Amino acid sequence: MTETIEFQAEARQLLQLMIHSIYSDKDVFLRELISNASDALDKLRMESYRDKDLGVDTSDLHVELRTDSAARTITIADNGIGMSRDDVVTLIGTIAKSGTAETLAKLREAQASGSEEVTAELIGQFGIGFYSSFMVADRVEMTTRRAGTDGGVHWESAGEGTYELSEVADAPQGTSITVHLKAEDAEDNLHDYADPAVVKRIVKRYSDFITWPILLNPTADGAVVEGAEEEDSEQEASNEPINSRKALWARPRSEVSDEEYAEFYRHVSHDWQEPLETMRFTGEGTFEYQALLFLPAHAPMDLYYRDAKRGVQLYVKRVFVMEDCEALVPEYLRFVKGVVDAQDLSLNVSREILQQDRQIQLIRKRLVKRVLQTITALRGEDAEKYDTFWRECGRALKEGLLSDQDNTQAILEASSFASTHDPEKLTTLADYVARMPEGQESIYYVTGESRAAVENSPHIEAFRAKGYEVLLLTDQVDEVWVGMVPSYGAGDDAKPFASIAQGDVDLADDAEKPEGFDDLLSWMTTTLADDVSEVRLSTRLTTSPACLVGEVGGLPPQLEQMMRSMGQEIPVQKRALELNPKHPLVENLKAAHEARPEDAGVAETASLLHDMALLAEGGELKEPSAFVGKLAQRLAATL
Ligand SMILES: Nc1ncnc2c1ncn2[C@@H]1O[C@H](COP(=O)(O)OP(=O)(O)OP(=O)(O)O)[C@@H](O)[C@H]1O
Repeated sequence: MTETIEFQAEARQLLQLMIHSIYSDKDVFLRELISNASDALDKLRMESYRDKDLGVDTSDLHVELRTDSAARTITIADNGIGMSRDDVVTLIGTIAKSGTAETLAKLREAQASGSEEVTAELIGQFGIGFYSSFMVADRVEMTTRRAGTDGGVHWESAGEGTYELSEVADAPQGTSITVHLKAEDAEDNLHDYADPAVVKRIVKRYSDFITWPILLNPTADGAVVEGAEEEDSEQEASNEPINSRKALWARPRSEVSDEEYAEFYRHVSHDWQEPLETMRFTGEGTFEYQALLFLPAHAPMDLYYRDAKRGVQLYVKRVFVMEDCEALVPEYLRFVKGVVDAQDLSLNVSREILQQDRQIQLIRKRLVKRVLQTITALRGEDAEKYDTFWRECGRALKEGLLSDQDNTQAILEASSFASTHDPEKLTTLADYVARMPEGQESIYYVTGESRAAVENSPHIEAFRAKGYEVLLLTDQVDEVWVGMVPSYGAGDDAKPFASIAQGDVDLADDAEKPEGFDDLLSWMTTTLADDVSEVRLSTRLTTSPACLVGEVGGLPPQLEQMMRSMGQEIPVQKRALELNPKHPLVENLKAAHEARPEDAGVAETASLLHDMALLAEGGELKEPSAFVGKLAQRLAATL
């Protein structure tokens, strides 16, 4: 029986984009299908280790490519894990990736405006796998059987909204995908993928490092196949793999080209672009291991989603053990992609055991150090690359300030911050400290929603006037880490972080305090008791009349709001209202209060002063209409 099933809406849109793709490098469809086949073989081997009853033969795992120039097809077959009917429906018929809708919308826009560069970049970030076959096909067929089960499924689609599913009684284990090729079109970079020479060239270029044998048009008896390249004697025995199968991380560094690293990166990351930076290191002695890691050139699509994957795969003696190995990489470095190959682990080690394993813990420590060093070094070696990294992944890195106490200083060192020193360029903390004038003891910062909002916050005025630089922290994660990290630097050189919107600061040059305000302050403290903890004089204001100041270590208002919106019960945090004694409004308020202590209009002005301070820092009024009412009243009184 054949069923016709609709693709999920996102999947349908993506397929349309593939069919009409202006992505110029069509060859990559083969890389994607081989990559999937290789993953399927990895998975089968692991599953057969874990489940001794699976009862599958794993002695001859490989990928087979079969070309048929008469029928104009290429078939990519593996005898790996395969898929059940339900797997096919969910894995192939839908896309369940975080961020899909956003990326699709951008893709459609780019494609509509004919912007090839943007399209390529977005497709690259998306890492479209199986669907890329529709760049070169007018129809794709797939037969698959899940290892250890009977009965397979046949899937077929022209990519136009629906696909057909039917049962197959005698499907071989694994997956076989037959791509019915569109006509060759050299202008569109659509090559003849039914030509073995073309296929061999592509495999060499993109999939050489795949550890499983890739066979091209093999025969049951290993005889010479027509169509295989005659001049290449190695190829005459067609059952010889066409890939060299060498693990890059086991080859001497000097022998691996950048292009090979880039291809391997694409395989492990599902990214289509080049990595930003490649890292290799090894551990010798009792715990022998090799690591080959990459920094991406753009944030993985799911980087800021809850279910983001970590990108490091664990191998044991060249054998793939697991992807997304959380024991090896802390969450905040989830953008790092690559492979760690350890020598002395059991192949069927579980995720739980890995968390406890001393060798893994040591590798993880080393990996974190190495990644942080690489990022820090990048800034000096290639500022543009560093900036790209920081723009794409910096927010994730800063999450480490919340969770990785051992590396706090190294993370701060690798980070960059906006500051009042430069309207655009970010600064390092080391540079900030080097610029600190005599007398400045702390690293000052302000947190808020955007640069524009915090730059204009009243709190900043006197710091500017005094020539004290202020860090402008506008990422959500900033609100949290500043509450947890007390200082930057080590030992006697450590400089504490201090919020310009919290605590008492004394920026007055002449310690002489303005006098005669006591009455006003205690009266206002009582009048505004519902909203503020106290009213006091300020030295941090030069042009604004007033500002609100939290307690040191208190929750910043933005964070308070964020936690409330997530449903957390937070007790109301009252802040102090600081007044600028030199401001005419404050001076006049003092005089008015002295002259007419009972006047309701004076109390209204006092309350307006509080509301204005809240507005000036970008805060939200509890009752905007009450504010407008009071304001209208006061304005009317002046006319
Ligand atoms: N040859 C295969 N054997 C078994 N399962 C496969 C095979 N090809 C694809 N799949 C399954 O279908 C899923 C979707 O494949 P697809 O190529 O669309 O995306 P992907 O490889 O998971 O991710 P990406 O889009 O990042 O490349 C795979 O994750 C895998 O579970």
